[in-house]
Amino acid sequence: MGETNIEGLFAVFKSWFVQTVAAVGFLYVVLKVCRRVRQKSGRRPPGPPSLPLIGHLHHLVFGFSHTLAKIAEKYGAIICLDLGTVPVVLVSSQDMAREILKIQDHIFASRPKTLLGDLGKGLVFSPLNDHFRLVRKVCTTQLLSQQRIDSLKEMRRESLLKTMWIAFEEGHKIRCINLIDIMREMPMSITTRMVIRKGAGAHNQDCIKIMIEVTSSEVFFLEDFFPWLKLLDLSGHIKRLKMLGEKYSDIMESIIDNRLKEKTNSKSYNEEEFLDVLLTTSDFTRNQVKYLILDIILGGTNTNSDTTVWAITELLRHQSELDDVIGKERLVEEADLQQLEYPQAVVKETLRLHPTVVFGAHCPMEATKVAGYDIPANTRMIVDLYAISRDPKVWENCLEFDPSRFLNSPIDVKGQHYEVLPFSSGRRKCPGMNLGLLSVTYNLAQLVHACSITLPEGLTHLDVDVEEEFGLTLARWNPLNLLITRRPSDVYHKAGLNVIGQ
Ligand code: HEM
Repeated sequence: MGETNIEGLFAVFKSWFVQTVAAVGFLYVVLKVCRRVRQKSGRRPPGPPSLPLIGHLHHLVFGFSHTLAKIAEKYGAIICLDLGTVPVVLVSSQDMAREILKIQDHIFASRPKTLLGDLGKGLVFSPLNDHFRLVRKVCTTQLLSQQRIDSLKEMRRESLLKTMWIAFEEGHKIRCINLIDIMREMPMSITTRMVIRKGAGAHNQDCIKIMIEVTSSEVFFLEDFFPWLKLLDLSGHIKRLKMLGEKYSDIMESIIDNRLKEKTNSKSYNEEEFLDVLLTTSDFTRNQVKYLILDIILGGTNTNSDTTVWAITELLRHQSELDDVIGKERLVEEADLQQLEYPQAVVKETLRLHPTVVFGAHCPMEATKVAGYDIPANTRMIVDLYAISRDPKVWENCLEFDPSRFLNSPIDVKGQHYEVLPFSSGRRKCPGMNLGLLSVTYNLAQLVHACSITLPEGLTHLDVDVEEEFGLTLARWNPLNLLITRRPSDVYHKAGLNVIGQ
């Protein structure tokens, strides 16, 4: 009886095994044929030899930006990699970036379809169409206009000082604090308040929780490279993203309903809120409003905090000169920043060496050519912003943190100089660039100037590492534990603030 069972099982296993091998073999042949046909249909950018089935996916397993740099060194500034069954063209020089983001921007400004993109029906993942144009216009003229940025100055100041106070409380007890933790919370709540409204209370908190879940989500899904895997959802990613989307959607429904009730009932209703602007723009559906808000909060959060943390990381590894520039008699205010060339140079150099958005993901609307190579419509194009700003052919001592490169230099990071593109360029350039630059420079100048920041006892600047973690943004891999205390100074009183540890 037992033997019969084992034989039965063995027979089942054998037939399953044979079927699987046959299916994999068949798939391999089909993919090879497809690839031949594709290659015959045009001149494809070069790339290293690929493996059966997975193509070049193995190159992305460990520290892939460095692997990509090595591939580009050998094959050139435009390469094609087969990630699973999906060909991806990667460009990594300033000339290629100019070609994609300026000369052919009208063709390349669309987005490829990805799993994460299914979450967003707002701006970030929108293809290049009339809806995209309208959303961009509303964002740049309403939400992220200079006037609105200025009007929220006090909120940014209040939030930063509150964050510093949390650090001072710990510092007063001689306890270190992980800078990443406190910096991440701040822009998340500022951007949420900026788009949804100060005082939406519990709903804001729920919204923030979802955002944290989304930002800590993976960005590389096997299903993006083997689209047929979507049918099976073996990893459970599709189900999880769907659930996250539904949770977020429910919270936003309540926020929008409350807002509309206020509109009919209350005198306190204020049309100035961004949510109101969107709700009164008849061209948007509720879903579009919800997902645009998601994009803005996601776009404005980790980019901001991670850049600030990288800047502090680099300053800890080098001598800070801020005191000489600002003086010690008062707190830094946003109005000072224009005159503070050194902090601005520190931020630019940080964005060059640690661009928090590593890749610009684009997609041509029609077939075209780049550097003589054929690029079929809908090809996934990646502009490697990280590699471009570390290009040794362009930047002397490219891996060295040296803010003086940007002192008295015409080179800026705002998308006009293709050798450093932390906000990208063209139609898909970051719409939050001005707010991002202002917030990071202000955070940095204030932290360095008003706080005494030291490493935990026993550590020196040589212990500060720059290990990176690639996720939605390029973050520090390790925590940055620091002892942050207030400076022995009366600047806090002068600024009208009560201070811990007096
Ligand atoms: C240091 C801060 C920031 C950096 C380094 C940064 C960088 C970038 C980059 C490189 C892109 C992609 C461009 C491309 O695909 O070619 C982008 C897109 C975007 N960013 Fe930012 N960003 C920052 C801050 C912000 C802020 C503060 C907001 C909003 C409050 C924001 C909202 C967005 C949005 C909505 C997009 C998508 C635009 C589109 O697809 O058309 N970002 N950002």
